[in-house]
Amino acid sequence: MTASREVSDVTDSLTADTVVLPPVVATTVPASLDARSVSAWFGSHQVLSRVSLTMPAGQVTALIGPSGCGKSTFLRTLNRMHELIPAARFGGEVLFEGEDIYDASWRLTDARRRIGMVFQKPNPFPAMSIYDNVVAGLRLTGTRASRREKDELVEESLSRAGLWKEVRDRLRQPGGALSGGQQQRLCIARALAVRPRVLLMDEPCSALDPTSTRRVEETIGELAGQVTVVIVTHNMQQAARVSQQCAFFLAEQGTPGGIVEAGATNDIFNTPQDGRTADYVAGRFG
Ligand SMILES: Nc1ncnc2c1ncn2[C@@H]1O[C@H](COP(=O)(O)OP(=O)(O)OP(=O)(O)O)[C@@H](O)[C@H]1O
Repeated sequence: MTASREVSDVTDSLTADTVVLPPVVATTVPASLDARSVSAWFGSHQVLSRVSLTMPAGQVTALIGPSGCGKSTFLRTLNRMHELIPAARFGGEVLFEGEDIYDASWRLTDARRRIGMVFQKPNPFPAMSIYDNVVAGLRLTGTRASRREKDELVEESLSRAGLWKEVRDRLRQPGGALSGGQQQRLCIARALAVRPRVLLMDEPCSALDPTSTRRVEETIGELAGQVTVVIVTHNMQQAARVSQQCAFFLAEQGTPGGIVEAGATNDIFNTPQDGRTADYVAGRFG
């Protein structure tokens, strides 16, 4: 799926609902996510079977595993992006601070606002100014804010994304004029503008050079504690550097994906309990 399609998927799916911006204090209160027995299908193809994972508030949880084992699909079930794909089905529960986001009392916009997402390729609106790119995060989730609130939010969000000092003097320049790494941090700022309590990141550095990757990793480190982060990565060193907890996914021949082992990142890398985890983290397959 292309990055621009992902953005229009989000826009197209929204209703005209308008919600009030949560108070600033929400920025400092990360939320826990608890996936319980999550299954997912594309048509008749089951890609996840009964996956359970607790993602503690304020921690970074890395999802690792070989290509095609369902990591991105699992990530997309965590803020109801999965259901945007035609013929996609979901089973199970995703508890946000104990409340099931699939419950009828939760609107799609509630899930998107509280649980933000950053994609693999930086996807700012290239012709839109840096300022408007950040503010676009509000529109994408139907959030209304005054001009003054927007000014404050732009500075707050760019600062949290580690970009403010680099762009404060050129907020009216197009987002597309930034480097790839800056564009990805702009997308992080756009996601942060609605003050989510969880941030999902789908291989956020795979399109970036090593220096930009390090900068985004620093940003993730700075966000930890303020927001719960769940990140899909193929880069084992990155998982080791940024996460406190790791979940190893695997889809064995013809079977849906599931978690082989999850736990403290240090344990997964140094004392894995399952031989398949040991082989994967040692680079023997995948
Ligand atoms: N939109 C879709 N329609 C149909 N099948 C899909 C779709 N997206 C993913 N799949 C299938 O679901 C399975 C899991 O894919 P997913 O992208 O979740 O795995 P992944 O572990 O994130 O892989 P990668 O590391 O390569 O991104 C794969 O068999 C994939 O082909």
